[in-house]
Amino acid sequence: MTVSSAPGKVYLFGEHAVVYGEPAVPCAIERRATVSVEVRDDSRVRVTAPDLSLDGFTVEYGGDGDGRPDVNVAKGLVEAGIAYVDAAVEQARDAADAPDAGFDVTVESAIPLGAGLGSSAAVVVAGIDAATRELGHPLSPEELAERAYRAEYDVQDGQASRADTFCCAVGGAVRVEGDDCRRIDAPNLPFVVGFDGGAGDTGKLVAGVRELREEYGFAADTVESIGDLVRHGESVLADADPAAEPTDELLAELGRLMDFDHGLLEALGVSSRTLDNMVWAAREAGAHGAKLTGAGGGGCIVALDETPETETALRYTAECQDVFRAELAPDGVRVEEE
Ligand SMILES: Nc1ncnc2c1ncn2[C@@H]1O[C@H](COP(=O)(O)OP(=O)(O)O)[C@@H](O)[C@H]1O
Ligand SMILES: C[C@@](O)(CCOP(=O)(O)O)CC(=O)O
Ligand SMILES: [Mg+2]
Repeated sequence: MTVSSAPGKVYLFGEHAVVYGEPAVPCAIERRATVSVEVRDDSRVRVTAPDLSLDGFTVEYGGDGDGRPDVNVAKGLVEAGIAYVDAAVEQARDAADAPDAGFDVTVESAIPLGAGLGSSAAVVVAGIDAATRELGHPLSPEELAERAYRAEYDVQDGQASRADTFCCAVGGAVRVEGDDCRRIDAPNLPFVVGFDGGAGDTGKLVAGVRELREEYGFAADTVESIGDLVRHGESVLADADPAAEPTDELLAELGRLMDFDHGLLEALGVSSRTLDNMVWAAREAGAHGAKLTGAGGGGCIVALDETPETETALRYTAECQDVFRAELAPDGVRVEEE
């Protein structure tokens, strides 16, 4: 059996616009998905995913059956739930040139699903890593990132960037622009995450932005403005000392950019009342800045605050179900057991 883990992420800025070739800066966080894979002696795939909101089900599919999971819930729900694990298995088989390989897969994750913290990328990266190692064909973090990107691209109907998958494969803070992906030096920023207990559908939200952008020149300009904002943010980060505690000036400037980014994302229709309420609670508590993270629609916000004020305020905010500090994760994908 091989067990691999990979971190979730928050976006400092740049989500959505990154899908259209603008730069983005996601940061890996210390909340991980762990995937255990054991090769079977037939070509079936058995997936155990207790965190899926289908009440902890176990499915078995592939091989001689009709190819569909044998589980007693609506087909659409199952397909949405297993799509990423399925895509990871296909990528691993392809990478190892073992199209008939079967696996027992168990997914356990501390990253809420569909909440903008990149649970899909973490599951796909850790899954491909564990499965390819099991097949004796380990991949480099960069190869893994590329395979995981292809998996997300397929599941999201051709609407995905490399940002989540690269960040979670290599860890730390990264910048992604098209197929140019690299790690960057960044100080340890005081991220606070608020979670409304809900989720957004990444594919649908991305499709909504795409339609707006095609219909209105000013929506296309909004996407470009996010890119300009990210470029400005990168120059601010480049001037900071990554080894030192972040200065007040740095936090104030990054926070202002986060606020601005949230406004632009809101204009693109991907925020929600609960996300907005959490953003405002954080700002009123004195956070340097706050924004939604990831696809939006529901899920998480990220704020910058080195004091306990934002955490306390979010704890007393009706819309907020969970709040935690998110430390930057220096490690990307990691083998836990081989
Ligand atoms: N713990 C898990 N077990 C099984 N599948 C998971 C798990 N976490 C995430 N996934 C997969 O990722 C999907 C959520 O990804 P997505 O909508 O992109 O949201 P996000 O990446 O923001 O969390 C789930 O529907 C599921 O297919
Ligand atoms: C909206 C987007 O920029 C980020 C999606 O992040 P998440 O899956 O919501 O964690 C889509 C993408 O980059 O593929
Ligand atoms: Mg995702």
